[in-house]
Amino acid sequence: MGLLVEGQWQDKWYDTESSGGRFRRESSKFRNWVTASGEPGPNGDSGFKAESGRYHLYVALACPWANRTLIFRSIKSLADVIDVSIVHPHMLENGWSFDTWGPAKGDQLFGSQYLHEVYTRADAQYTGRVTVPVLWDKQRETIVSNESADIIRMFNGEFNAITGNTDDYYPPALRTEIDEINDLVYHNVNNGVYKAGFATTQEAYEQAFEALFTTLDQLESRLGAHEYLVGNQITEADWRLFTTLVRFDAVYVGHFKCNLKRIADYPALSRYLEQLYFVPGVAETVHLEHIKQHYYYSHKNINPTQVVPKGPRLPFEVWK
Ligand SMILES: N[C@@H](CCC(=O)N[C@@H](CS)C(=O)NCC(=O)O)C(=O)O
Repeated sequence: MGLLVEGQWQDKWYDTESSGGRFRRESSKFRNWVTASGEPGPNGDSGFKAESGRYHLYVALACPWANRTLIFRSIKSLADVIDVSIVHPHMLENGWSFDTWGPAKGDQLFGSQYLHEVYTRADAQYTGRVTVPVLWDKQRETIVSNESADIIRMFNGEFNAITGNTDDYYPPALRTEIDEINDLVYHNVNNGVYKAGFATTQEAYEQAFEALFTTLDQLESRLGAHEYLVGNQITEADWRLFTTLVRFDAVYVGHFKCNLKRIADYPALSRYLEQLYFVPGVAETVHLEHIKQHYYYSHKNINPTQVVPKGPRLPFEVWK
């Protein structure tokens, strides 16, 4: 675990000392957009036109943020348009590596040893954390974006003319409500589990814990009355919640001490999780072995023995 400082790798855990034991997520640095026409998106440079075969996605199967992008790649028929490299689940002294293990088959573009090499290829002086997902442009030889929230919007709308898939998970009529629920879910659930797990003071942990379970209770009542979070259709808001829910009982309950309840104890959230999991193309993006290996083995300050639990048996997964 570490970061790049002016292009040099440094092995460092998150700094929580300056924030009263609270984990603060760094904002993403590459924020360009692929657009259908190549014109600029909401921010960043122009010139990233949607084209088949031009872009490459770097992901960790373990990572909930990267999982979003894999889901959109799948449900938006982009598998033949955007190819993928999967990192090894263990993120250790050198950060994400391209060691091979199961579906992790190395860096398909450059044969790099570590993901930080991909970042310095884009910017030799890069300073910041080296995170997945990364959307790489083979033509301009740079990173388009390392922000999953933006990447899923690009996948949702910008490649439609190439794929013919016009399903819309961010329809104009529902955007305000989607943005509102995304905000709540991001702070208290998606990032909330990390705030609880990475907290280094009791107070910071309890604050995150309270906010997390208050929000899960709210979502439980909402999903008791409605099939999906917004409108009568699956939207981006559902996929953003899904990637945290699918990891929750396997990892966050134990490893991150989010243990007031399991998702299995919430009937509506359980029904919803299972329903989303079985949407065609989605289960293939969820790899519980990579997920458990990553969290329990990589965070040595939380789990010094690096022993990875065998369970639990999850209802939505066919036990292997
Ligand atoms: N804002 C980013 C966050 C991505 C992120 O934090 N990914 C984690 C893996 S789950 C990572 O690569 N962390 C490495 C680090 O922080 O050094 C996004 O949503 O794309």
